Amino acid sequence: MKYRITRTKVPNVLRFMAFFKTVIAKLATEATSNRCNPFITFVLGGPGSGKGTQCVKIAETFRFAHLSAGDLLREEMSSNSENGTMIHDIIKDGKIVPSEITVNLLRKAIHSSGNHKFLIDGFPRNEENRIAFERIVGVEPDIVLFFDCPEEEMVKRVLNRNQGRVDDNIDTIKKRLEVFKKLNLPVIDYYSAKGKVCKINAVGTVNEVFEKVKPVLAALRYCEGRILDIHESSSSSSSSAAAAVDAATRYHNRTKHSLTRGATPGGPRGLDWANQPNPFLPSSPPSPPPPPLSPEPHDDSPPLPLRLPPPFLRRSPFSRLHLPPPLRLPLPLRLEVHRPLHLVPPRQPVQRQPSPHRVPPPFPTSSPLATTTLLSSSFLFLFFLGPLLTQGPLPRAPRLDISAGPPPPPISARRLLLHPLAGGLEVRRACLSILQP
Ligand SMILES: Nc1ncnc2c1ncn2[C@@H]1O[C@H](COP(=O)(O)OP(=O)(O)O)[C@@H](O)[C@H]1O
Ligand SMILES: O=c1ccn([C@@H]2O[C@H](COP(=O)(O)OP(=O)(O)O)[C@@H](O)[C@H]2O)c(=O)[nH]1
Repeated sequence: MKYRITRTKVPNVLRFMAFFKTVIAKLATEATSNRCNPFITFVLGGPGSGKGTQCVKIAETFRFAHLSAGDLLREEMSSNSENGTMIHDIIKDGKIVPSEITVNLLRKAIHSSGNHKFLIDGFPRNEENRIAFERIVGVEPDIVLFFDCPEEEMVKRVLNRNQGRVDDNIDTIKKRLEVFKKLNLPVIDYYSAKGKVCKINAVGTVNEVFEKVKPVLAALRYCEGRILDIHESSSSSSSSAAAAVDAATRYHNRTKHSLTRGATPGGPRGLDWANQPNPFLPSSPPSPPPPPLSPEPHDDSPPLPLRLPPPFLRRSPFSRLHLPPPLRLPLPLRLEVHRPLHLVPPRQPVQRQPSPHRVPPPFPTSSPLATTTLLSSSFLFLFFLGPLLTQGPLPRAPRLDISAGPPPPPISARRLLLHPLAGGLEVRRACLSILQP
């Protein structure tokens, strides 16, 4: 009997140990891949939309490595390689070079770069390119910047480009525009459906367009659970809010408030915000009331998505530690919940000077339905009201998309009236703004 017990128990223990080992190995692999995965930004847009020009500015300002698929192909073309003539003919004809060639050039460039943040300019041009990249490089883009530009403007810019390119002539441009509409737009649609596309209106001066790009990159400090060392290196463009965030980050890293080291018992990853001074209390003496918010220019472009990691949605109660780092800092946060019919009026902002840096996140209007409410001054609680408010269950992987950009225009009275009551409560938008201390 004794022998039997031992016989059955030992395999159980071994099985448990094997299971435990597998779990640990899996977690370790995930952690490593998270650390090593490059951060990929695909930069798309028609010929002459200004992809290359903006990439140079982004790379300079946010220290991304800029890999232009077109430039890599042109280098290959002029290096007398076996594919040189073929590439030349395809480019001259405005067609697309076989995926294998472009993806392998990109793969080599990614691997030989010391950087881990990439702007992949002018790629993927078609579905085959996209699939080949995912297969060969083994990663999907984290974000896709799409420079949207009217055709006449693109033609004008390409004809003025004057770089001696074999394809910058009116005949080839017409073909490239056709190829762009037929093959590249479906790729953009594919990533749009995945919530990865940031559409940028490419009309305006180079600097005006870059002003639209900057908040997108600045908002990427935290993405998909990875902390990106994204800091603006140009002093002219860094706003005081960004400087406040950086100063607070440095402070956190130096002190017991470090988000990665040191430990205050009780708190996840070292810090328990419940024990910290209430960051929402107005400072003494009280700061002056905020000036009225200046009207933002109306922008029809879709929201710029920044996907938050699952803990953002899953944990309840929801503490500041579950927010992306810029929002975790001891800066007052403003949370506004806007709902149709204003069943719950937006909360009054904390009496601090609002900074121009905003992260206004429209919730997906279809699903999941979630509402974030500021319940106490130091904790945010997240409730899922989906099952109560909708007929169907919550989707299996709930996601909250935060978008960076100007705040949405207010819902007009007409839209409020038209909003179907049958849909029940629907959280339209929530705005998280970082306010200056
Ligand atoms: N916002 C802009 N306004 C005017 N000209 C621009 C703008 N952005 C880029 N250009 C010019 O248009 C041409 C095409 O830009 P480029 O960045 O090479 O486009 P793409 O990489 O999308 O083909 C270049 O000569 C560039 O200097
Ligand atoms: O992934 C790519 C990128 C570029 N090209 C070819 O290179 C040309 C020039 O591309 P580039 O991005 O340099 O310029 P753009 O068309 O954006 O002005 C394209 O028309 C294609 O013929 C390609 O085949 N695959």
